[in-house]
Amino acid sequence: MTDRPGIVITGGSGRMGQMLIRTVLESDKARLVGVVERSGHTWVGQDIGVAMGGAAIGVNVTDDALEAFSKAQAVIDFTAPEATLEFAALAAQARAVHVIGTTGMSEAQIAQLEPAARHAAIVRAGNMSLGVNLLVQLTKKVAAALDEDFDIEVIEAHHHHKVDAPSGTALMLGEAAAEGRGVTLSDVSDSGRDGITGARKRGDIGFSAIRGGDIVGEHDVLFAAAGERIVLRHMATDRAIFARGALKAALWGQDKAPGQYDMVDVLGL
Ligand SMILES: NC(=O)C1=CN([C@@H]2O[C@H](COP(=O)(O)OP(=O)(O)OC[C@H]3O[C@@H](n4cnc5c(N)ncnc54)[C@H](OP(=O)(O)O)[C@@H]3O)[C@@H](O)[C@H]2O)C=CC1
Ligand SMILES: O=C(O)C1=N[C@H](C(=O)O)C[C@H](O)C1
Repeated sequence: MTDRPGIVITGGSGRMGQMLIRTVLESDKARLVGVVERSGHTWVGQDIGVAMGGAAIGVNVTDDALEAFSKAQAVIDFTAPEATLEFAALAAQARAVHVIGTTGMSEAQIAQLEPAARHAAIVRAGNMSLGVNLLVQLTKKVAAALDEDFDIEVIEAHHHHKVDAPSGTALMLGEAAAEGRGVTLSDVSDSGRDGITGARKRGDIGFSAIRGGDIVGEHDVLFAAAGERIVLRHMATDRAIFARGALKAALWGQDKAPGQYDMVDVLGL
């Protein structure tokens, strides 16, 4: 027997899924007890080590999420919004900590996590890295120190496979800027400018998205005024930073009461 928490990874064949599997396998604080993929995926039934091109490790990929979750203490889930909602209900049923890295969830979808959070701890963040979560704190501080003479723009760049915009991180940074300024983001958010948009509205928080190649994730928060600019920047060059943060969240969540948490809670920022 071991007291290392057992972890299940959902979306195991994905970019983050594979990174998470490697991170858990390399850790001496957790064990990989399951990998979930959707029904019909070619990896279902295969040993995950073999599916990833290596030696067998004795964990088969399954499409039965509830069965996998019932053997685990935590589920790490970087998939897609509809899948994450299903996994939240199942993780709650299994009383497993649910770490959610999935982005692109609507406000209505986020609200649907609440029933699950009554039964198990959920840790959700659009970015699980230490660096970005520090940048969120810095953004809040800088926005609080400056007035609306400084236009705030969040600029993000990601690989060409990314399906959602603005990125989850950009939204975290926008929320932090709005909070620092004492406004509600939805009242001042301006994204997707195209055509004759009119002049920029004072006090708006703008979002721009670049998609190309294999960019892992880059975020700038620009504070632009007459005669000067401040730029706060984070550049991710390796998805391991997100996986390490997610594993930290899964371990942190082990003794936490049911409820919703984020990486600021996990990192104590
Ligand atoms: N919070 C953070 O720190 C980070 C968050 N992310 C977010 O993580 C998510 C995944 O990113 P990434 O790994 O690049 O994406 P991928 O497309 O590479 O992987 C997504 C995985 O989820 C699976 N999946 C998608 N929909 C479903 C479904 N309905 N049911 C079951 N499985 C499903 C996919 O399976 P299939 O191939 O069969 O569709 C695939 O295995 C995104 O939302 C991204 O923004 C990414 C990096 C960091
Ligand atoms: O899809 C990605 O790749 C990433 N998604 C997250 C986001 O939407 O901010 C985090 C990171 O930037 C990579």
